[in-house]
Amino acid sequence: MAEETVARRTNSFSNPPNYSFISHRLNKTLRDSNKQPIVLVACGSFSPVTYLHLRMFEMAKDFVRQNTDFEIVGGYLSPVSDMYKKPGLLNARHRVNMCTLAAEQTSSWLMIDSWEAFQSYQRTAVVLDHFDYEINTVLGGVHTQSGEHRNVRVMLLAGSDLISTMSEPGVWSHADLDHILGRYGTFIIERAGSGMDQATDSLARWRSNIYLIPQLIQNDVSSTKVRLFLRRGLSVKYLLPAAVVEYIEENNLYLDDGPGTEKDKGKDSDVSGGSSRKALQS
Ligand SMILES: Nc1ncnc2c1ncn2[C@@H]1O[C@H](COP(=O)(O)OP(=O)(O)OP(=O)(O)O)[C@@H](O)[C@H]1O
Ligand SMILES: O=C(O)c1ccc[n+]([C@@H]2O[C@H](COP(=O)([O-])O)[C@@H](O)[C@H]2O)c1
Repeated sequence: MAEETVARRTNSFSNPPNYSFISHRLNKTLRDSNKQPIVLVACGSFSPVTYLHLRMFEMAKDFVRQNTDFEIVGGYLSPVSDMYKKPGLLNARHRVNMCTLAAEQTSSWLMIDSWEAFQSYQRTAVVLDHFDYEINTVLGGVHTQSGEHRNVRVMLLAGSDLISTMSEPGVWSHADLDHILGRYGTFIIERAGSGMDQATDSLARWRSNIYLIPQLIQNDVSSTKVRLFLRRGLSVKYLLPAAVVEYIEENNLYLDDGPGTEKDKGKDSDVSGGSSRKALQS
């Protein structure tokens, strides 16, 4: 293991108050001892979480089963910290609640980790290190049916729009890209409007750790569009899990044009589905 990683592990993990790592749906026994256990981690705003976010995990599951020697033992959504300051980012408590409702009510294997949500902004490389630490160091990894220990490989699950930002100057550090793609690896879900080739051209040196998953049913639901619909009083039913729609209604979320919303940034009429990422605050 790289010394840099050890340094991160021992020095940089500060947990939010009352935090504990959730692992109730982690499969601790590998079904097939010939396979490498992996955990999928999707980092993002999830403001709000949509069926497309959840669907990414199902697509990855099918892809993994059909094309790889991996076995998925768990899947996590990791909502970003409020300090990310992206337009339309609702406070972390609501985003975590909505993701939790979505996972608990629509899935048998997805979990929400609130470690990055409830503290200062954490880079994705550090978030993946945190998962690696919790799953392999604290929980001790997983076991085969005959009791052999196996370390779990943490892998990033992302849409092609997010991965294409990895080629944009000033957004990700080279060391972090090397850490994320070299040490962990990623599954990339094709996203309408963001080409896969364009997303990965400059990441060729890590090609063997990058798995591209085509979108077989075109669907460009985005959180931006959902927020826009809500502000205009339009229905978002069947775009999000019913429990999330109810939560949004009960808490009167996404109704106003408060500071930091798309309108302020000139994005109110933008329903193209793209994300507006900038170099980050740490
Ligand atoms: N329709 C989609 N197809 C493929 N990937 C998606 C889709 N929607 C979201 N993702 C991916 O999910 C992750 C988290 O996304 P995020 O929370 O930014 O959602 P978003 O819909 O892009 O949000 P926003 O519209 O607020 O920018 C990212 O990796 C993103 O690429
Ligand atoms: O670690 C980085 O340098 C980095 C640079 C750009 C984006 N990210 C992460 O990518 C995610 C982007 O989410 P979103 O909503 O902008 O699609 C979010 O979890 C960010 O923390 C991370």
